[in-house]
Amino acid sequence: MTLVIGLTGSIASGKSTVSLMFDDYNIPVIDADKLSREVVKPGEKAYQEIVTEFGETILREDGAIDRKKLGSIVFQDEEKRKVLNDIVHPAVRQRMIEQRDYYCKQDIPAVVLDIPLLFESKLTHFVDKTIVVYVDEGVQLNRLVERDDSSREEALQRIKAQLPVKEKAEMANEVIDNNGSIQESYQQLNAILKKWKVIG
Ligand SMILES: CC(C)(COP(=O)(O)OP(=O)(O)OC[C@H]1O[C@@H](n2cnc3c(N)ncnc32)[C@H](O)[C@@H]1O)[C@@H](O)C(=O)NCCC(=O)NCCS
Ligand SMILES: Nc1ncnc2c1ncn2[C@@H]1O[C@H](COP(=O)(O)OP(=O)(O)OP(=O)(O)O)[C@@H](O)[C@H]1O
Repeated sequence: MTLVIGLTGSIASGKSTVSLMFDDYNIPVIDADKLSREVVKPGEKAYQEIVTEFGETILREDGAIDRKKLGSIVFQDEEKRKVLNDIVHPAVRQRMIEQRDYYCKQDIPAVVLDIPLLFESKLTHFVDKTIVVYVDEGVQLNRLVERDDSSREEALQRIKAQLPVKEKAEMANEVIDNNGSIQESYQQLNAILKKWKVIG
């Protein structure tokens, strides 16, 4: 039986950093952010729907969606964010399930679904166990500002578009405290995988 692990957290809490660690255990990771980029490429159904809803001003010169522009619209307007989510999420979900089932058929020890909005979108039934990558709010804000070179105001808007990471941690089966070093987080992940008997 393949254990399906749901990996989540809040923006810039360290999901991508932790998801890279699964490589060392040969555990595949299905990345919802990556899929959400694929399903909005020119020619895809979701691309057309986004252009119809948001207009051609959100396109780059080459016709692709300008993610920065679209982000600056939807992260300051909950209704518009919902419109975008309703277009993108079904396509992402379908691809995630296809990939999850493909790995489960191979009967490997585990597969990870890295889904930022796992709890908000009520997708926990897609997975067997959940891990939340947690950081304190101050650390989260600093790392987000630094990584995206954004203003504190912009960063706060993005953080507020999700459930507080503290609430997510309370709902998780396991929590990785990523306030410390990456090495410390690695050790926490190792302990969780041992506990779940994914590794020996
Ligand atoms: C708004 C968009 C264009 C901004 O693109 P950008 O390349 O700047 O950011 P990216 O997609 O890499 O997302 C970065 C992070 O923002 C957060 N985030 C993204 N979308 C959302 C959302 N709709 N609600 C809350 N948080 C979100 C997540 O933590 C994500 O990890 C893009 O995020 C998008 O299309 N979002 C809608 C689809 C979605 O919900 N994706 C996230 C999981 S499927
Ligand atoms: N333990 C750590 N110590 C120092 N910096 C870290 C640590 N973990 C992550 N970071 C840095 O913090 C930033 C956010 O981490 P990461 O991109 O992994 O978060 P994320 O949860 O995947 O974000 P998003 O929701 O935007 O996809 C990155 O610049 C990353 O390099």
